Amino acid sequence: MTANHLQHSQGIGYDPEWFRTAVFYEALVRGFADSKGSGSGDFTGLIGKLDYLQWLGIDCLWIPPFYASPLRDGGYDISDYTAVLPEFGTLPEFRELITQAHARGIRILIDFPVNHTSDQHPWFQASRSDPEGPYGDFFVWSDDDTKYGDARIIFVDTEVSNWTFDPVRRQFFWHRFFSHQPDLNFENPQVREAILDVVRFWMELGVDGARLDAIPYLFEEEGHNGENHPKTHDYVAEIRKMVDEEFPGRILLAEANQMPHEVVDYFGTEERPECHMCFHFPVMPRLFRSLREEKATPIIDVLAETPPIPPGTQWGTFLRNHDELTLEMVTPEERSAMYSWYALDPRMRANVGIRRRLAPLLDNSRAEIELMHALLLSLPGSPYLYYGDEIGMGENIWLEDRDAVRTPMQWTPDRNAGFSTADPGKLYLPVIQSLVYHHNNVNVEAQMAHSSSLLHWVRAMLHIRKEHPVFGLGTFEVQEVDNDALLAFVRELDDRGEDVDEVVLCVNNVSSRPQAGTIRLPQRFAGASLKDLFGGTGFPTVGDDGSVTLTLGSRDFFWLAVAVA
Ligand SMILES: OC[C@H]1O[C@H](O[C@H]2O[C@H](CO)[C@@H](O)[C@H](O)[C@H]2O)[C@H](O)[C@@H](O)[C@@H]1O
Ligand SMILES: [Ca+2]
Repeated sequence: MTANHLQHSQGIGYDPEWFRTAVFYEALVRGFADSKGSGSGDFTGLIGKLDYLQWLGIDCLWIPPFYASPLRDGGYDISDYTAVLPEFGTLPEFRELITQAHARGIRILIDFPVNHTSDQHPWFQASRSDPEGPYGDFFVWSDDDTKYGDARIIFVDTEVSNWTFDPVRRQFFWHRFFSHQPDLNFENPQVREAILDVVRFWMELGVDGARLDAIPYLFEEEGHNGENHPKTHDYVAEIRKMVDEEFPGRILLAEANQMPHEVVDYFGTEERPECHMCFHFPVMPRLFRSLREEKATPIIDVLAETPPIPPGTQWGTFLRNHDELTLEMVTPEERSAMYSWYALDPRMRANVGIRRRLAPLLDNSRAEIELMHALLLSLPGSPYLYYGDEIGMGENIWLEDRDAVRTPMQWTPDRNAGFSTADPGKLYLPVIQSLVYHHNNVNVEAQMAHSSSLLHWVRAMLHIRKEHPVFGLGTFEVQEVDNDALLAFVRELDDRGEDVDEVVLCVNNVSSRPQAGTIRLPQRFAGASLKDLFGGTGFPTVGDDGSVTLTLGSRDFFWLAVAVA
């Protein structure tokens, strides 16, 4: 065991299942806190905010790319996989971030775009100028732009083809995303080895896991759509094998924006595991749809379509992140309904999705924001929060692309929202100026100062969730209700010999009106008493026939401890 391994396990303790009950928080280094007055956030600024994240109740910090990059795609265009972006700080400062986070019991999940590099990466520069050289075969080159025609274009707002002509090599190169992001050639064993070495590099430094960005797109083949190719799964399993052997306890998270039956393949099997976690993309838009249709059916249906996952794995769930609210995994009818509810202004749209933040999507309705968080925190999976959503930050649709949702974190009502001491004109993006979401109104300092703020509410919810491992580890069973505005489900954790067995009944009213409904629970719950998880208030006892009738206010929810008679 190396010094780094030892330090890692001492700081936060070895727990191979930590991610199954964790709460994750995504913070952009660039957007969180600027310690140097440069106008851009940095590692030292982020370190300075770890106490805040610990207070909030975060278990793991997900940091999107911070590597050397021309920043034409928010850092997902890497020009050196083992260097950090100088404006964010130095490698020792990054190491300090890990140390300081671990000291506070917070793990670090890094982001790892493996499918492609920046066109400024030396591998690509060498590949285009020296086709016969050591990097000549590192990218996907072709004499024409007709191959792999079954692969869809993902960034439809900017790209017209997945091929771009390179005037230096005088060939076309393949790219699933921006034309400045050439895809690596994973058929080349040297590429596969180089990427494994990069994962090793960061895990040696002590990070706790890696989000595998855009993972479905690694391999392409004629006649195949270039998504979820069997060779891609073989390679993910290879990465996992290396991690298990060399860095036990560290995790891999798949960012696979795919249908439920396809995304589960990224968990692999018990015999040949792939990722510990996968984002559940399809459930997210159904939460938003349920709210507007005022019916629980979209959520119930998508979860029914979700196959079981292997033991010891976990879904990653989210409401918002640094990208657009993606609508790739919904039907055309659902997509146009979502646009009509949530993106009436065309500037709110990006590619196949909506570039808005949580609070404005929900018209700043406190009841809707609370209900969506309650669902996120009680449905199966480990939740991922997006920085600023805990205080109800707004977006700026007049900025380009997904920058709309990447503006500086609002800490105080002061200049630059307390994010930076720089001249406001020097900020990497302007702070939000809109009437409702201006930092005069929406900031951490003010919300910390009053106990009924959204911030305090989110914090209280995270702490309740932490006290009840059933939300991370328990089974999930939808219950029959005679009112389709109500979503009722039972989370249940069997006695694992650790005195943690627990049953919780969650009832959610997705309608804008008060609703009553009779929930039909399994007969074994007949006569059970129900007690509110927050205040301990007693609720009606479950009847002898297993049914219980409850009334909920508009967008209300209950988390009820079930004590079997
Ligand atoms: O590196 C390219 C992109 O990779 C991720 O993309 C994902 O987001 C896309 C929407 O913005 C989505 O359509 C795609 O399926 C995903 O792989 C990353 O999160 C993006 O920020 C990045 O541009
Ligand atoms: Ca590829």
